[in-house]
Amino acid sequence: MTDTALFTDEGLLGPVPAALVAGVREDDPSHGTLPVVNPATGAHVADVPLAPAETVDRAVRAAAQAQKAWGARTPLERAAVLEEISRLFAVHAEELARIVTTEQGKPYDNAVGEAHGARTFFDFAISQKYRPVGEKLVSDPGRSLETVEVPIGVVAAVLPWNFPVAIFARKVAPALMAGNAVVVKPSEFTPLSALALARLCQLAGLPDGVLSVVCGDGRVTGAALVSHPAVGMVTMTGSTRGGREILASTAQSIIPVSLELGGKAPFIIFEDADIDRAIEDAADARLWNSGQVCTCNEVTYVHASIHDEFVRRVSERYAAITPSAPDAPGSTFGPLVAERERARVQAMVDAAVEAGATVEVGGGRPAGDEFAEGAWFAPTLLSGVTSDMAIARTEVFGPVLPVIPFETEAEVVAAANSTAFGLSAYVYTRDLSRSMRMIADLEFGEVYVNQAGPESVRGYHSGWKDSGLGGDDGAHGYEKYLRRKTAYVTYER
Ligand SMILES: NC(=O)C1=CN([C@@H]2O[C@H](COP(=O)(O)OP(=O)(O)OC[C@H]3O[C@@H](n4cnc5c(N)ncnc54)[C@H](OP(=O)(O)O)[C@@H]3O)[C@@H](O)[C@H]2O)C=CC1
Ligand SMILES: O=C(O)[C@@H](O)[C@@H]1OC[C@H](O)[C@H]1O
Repeated sequence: MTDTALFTDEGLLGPVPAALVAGVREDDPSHGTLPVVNPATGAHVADVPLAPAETVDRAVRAAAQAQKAWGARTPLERAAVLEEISRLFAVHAEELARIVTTEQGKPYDNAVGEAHGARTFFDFAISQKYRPVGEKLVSDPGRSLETVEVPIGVVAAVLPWNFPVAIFARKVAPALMAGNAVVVKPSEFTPLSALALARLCQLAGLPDGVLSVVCGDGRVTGAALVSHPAVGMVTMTGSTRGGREILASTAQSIIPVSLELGGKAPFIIFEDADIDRAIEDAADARLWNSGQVCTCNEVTYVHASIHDEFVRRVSERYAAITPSAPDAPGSTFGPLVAERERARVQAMVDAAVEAGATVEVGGGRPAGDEFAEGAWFAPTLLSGVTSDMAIARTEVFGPVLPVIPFETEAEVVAAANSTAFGLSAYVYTRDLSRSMRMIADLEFGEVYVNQAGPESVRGYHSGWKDSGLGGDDGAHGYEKYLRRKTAYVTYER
C-alpha cells in the first residue's frame, strides 16, 4: 500500500511510484521493488520498481541519443530550460518537502528550505550561459590555434540520501547546463525525491531522454550505470566505501570520476575565540540534519582552559532540545534516515564508552514512548575522549559530539590532520596570524574561520584524502562537466 498523500494523479510522483526512463514512466515491478520507509515511524511508504541492467542500458542509450541535440543547443537556450526548472522548484517546494520529510525524516521546514536552497545550484549553472566557450591562442601567419569546451556526453549521477533534492540539483544543474545528458541513481533510502524531480524537469520542457532516473541498490543498479560503456563521466556523493567501489567499477572505462565522500570535520576553539559564538556554533554544527551532513562538526577540540565550560553549556543546550515528528509544525530535530543508521551510531557510542568516554547527555534513543519506534537518536555529548579513539577518527554521521581538550596549536593541528579524512575544518580564534597559519596547515579541502558553514555554491566543495576526488560547485566544479578540444587550422591568407 502506498502513502496516498504522496501519490496522486496530479502530483509529481503520479498515482504510483515509477521511474522515468527516456521520458516514459516505468512502474513495472516484475524485476523487484525497493521499499521506502518513513524513518520517523518505521511505516511503509511505497515500493519503487527496481531497474535491472537492461533498463539502465536503455536509459544510458537514450541519454546518448538525446544529448546530441541538447548539446547542440546554445548555452542561452539550455539556460532558458534550467530557468524554468528552477521556477518549478519554487512552485513545487512544499510537495518536494513533504516527500523529503517522509522518506528522509528531515523536519518539514528544513525540507522546504532544502527545496528552495536547491535553486542556488541552478542559478549558478545558469550564470555560466555567458561563460567563454574557448580561447584563441597565439599562432603563426595563415594558421589558427584555439581550444574549445565541449560537453562530455552522458553523466552518471549517483546520489546519497541526506539532501536528496539539493544534491540532485547540485549535480544535474551544471551537468545539463554544460550540454550533457544525465542518468541519476538515487539512494535506496530516498528514491522518491529524484523521481519527483525527474517529472518536474520534464514539465519544465527538458527533452525526453536528457534526464532519466533509475532506482536500485548501489552495488547492482549503481554499478551497472557507472560501468556502462556509453557513460562519459561519473559524479557521486556518498561514503568513502561507495566511492572506492565506483572507482574500481570505472577503471576499465578510463573516464573522469568526481567523488564527494565522508568527512571528520574538526571544530577547533582556541582560548581567544568569541566563546559564546564558538560554543553555540560548535553545538549546532553537530546537529544539522540530525548530524547527517558531510560538513558537520564531527569532533570538537577545545582549549583546555574552556573545556569544562564547553561541556557544561553544550550539555545544557542538548538536554533542552526536544526531538519531534518531522512533519509536526515547528519540528527542528528529526530521526536518522533509517534503523540501520541508528544502530550504527548506537554501536559507535557504546564502543566509545567502553573505551573510556563519558556520556554527558543523550547516548541513545530519546526518552518517551513516541521515540520507541523509528530511527531516533538524542543529541549526545561525549567527554573523556582521546584523539586515538574510534569516535574521534571515524565518521559518526549522527548527532554525537566527542569533545577533546588541547593545550597547543601544534598539538591540535597534528590531531586534526591525523584522520583519513580531509573535507571541512573549523577554527575559532581572534588571532589573525593564527587564522592564516591554520588555513595553511590544516589538510582539508575547505577551512572555515569564525563561521560554521554552510559551503557556498560559488566556492569549491572538495574533499581531500578519503573525503573525495575532484569537487562540486563553483567554476571549478562546473568545469568537470566539460572537456576541452584543441583545433589547429592552416588556411590561405
Ligand atoms: N562529501 C559529501 O558531500 C557527502 C558525503 N556523504 C557520505 O555518504 C555516507 C552516507 O550516505 P550514503 O548514501 O549511505 O552513502 P553510500 O556510499 O552508501 O551511498 C551513496 C550512493 O552511492 C551508491 N552506491 C553505493 N555503493 C555503490 C557502488 N559500489 N556502485 C555504485 N553506486 C554505489 C548508493 O546506492 P545505495 O543507496 O543503493 O547503496 C547511493 O546511491 C556518509 O559516509 C557520508 O559522509 C553523504 C552526503 C554528502
Ligand atoms: O553533501 C553534504 O552533506 C553537504 O554538502 C550538503 O549537501 C547539500 C547542502 O547544500 C550541503 O550542506
